[in-house]
Amino acid sequence: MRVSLIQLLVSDTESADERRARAAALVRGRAGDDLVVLPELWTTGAWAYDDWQAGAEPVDGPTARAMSAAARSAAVWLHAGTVVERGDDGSLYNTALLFDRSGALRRTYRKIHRYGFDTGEAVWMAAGREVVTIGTELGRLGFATCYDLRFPELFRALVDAGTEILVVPAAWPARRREQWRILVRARAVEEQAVVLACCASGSHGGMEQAGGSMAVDPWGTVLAEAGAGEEVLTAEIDMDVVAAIRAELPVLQDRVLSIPAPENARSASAP
Ligand SMILES: O=C(O)CCC(=O)C(=O)O
Repeated sequence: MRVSLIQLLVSDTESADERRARAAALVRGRAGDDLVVLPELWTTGAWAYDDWQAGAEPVDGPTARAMSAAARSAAVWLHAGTVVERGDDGSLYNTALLFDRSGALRRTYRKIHRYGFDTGEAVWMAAGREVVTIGTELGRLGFATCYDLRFPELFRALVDAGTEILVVPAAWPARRREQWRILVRARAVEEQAVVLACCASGSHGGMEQAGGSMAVDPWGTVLAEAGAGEEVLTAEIDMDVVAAIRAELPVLQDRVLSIPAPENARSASAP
């Protein structure tokens, strides 16, 4: 399987329309790949909170239309990163869009863990509630977005649902680049899965994003890793490695699901 991670530059100086056109052209240029991935919130920018209301769109909005056409033109599976979705309930969601080779929208995933503590997503967006996977001829894809990387229980749920390829769009901050590298590889090793982690590059909204997109195999081997700037990172992935490592090191079978919680777990009065 050949994959490309489009590590798009997201800056304050380019409009969402301009970036959408540029991203579509980059996707169209990936004919011959099997799967192409874009970063998190690359239309509005993940750190430009003030633009989210104006830039919000439904799942069949301008980004979806442009990405559907680009996926069809290149005949690739396209994980188009995430958009600020305005849901039917009026809430905003950080929503991933997956298109098949014909350009059909096959899955959406609303980010479950919202980043920001007392600002950003945590304040302005609603949380997704659904663990999402999809079977494809490439293998079963599982969805997670950026901050989700810090929550291994989501990844275990994805693997319990049969995931072999974890796709993680992100807009990770540059100053935590080493944490990104560790977490991406850790998820690959512990879930014995391929991880395709596509981060935005450049600065906007006062935040420098990490770049450093990675394709990692289930051994934790980094098959390809981007630098800090805009780049199309391409990797050849041998999907047989997933079944091979799960047979050779069957750690997922050794889980103990009945470990009792300590008596003082989460107790406010615990010393
Ligand atoms: O967890 C982090 O350090 C960054 C998360 C983040 O930037 C995001 O989810 O948008």
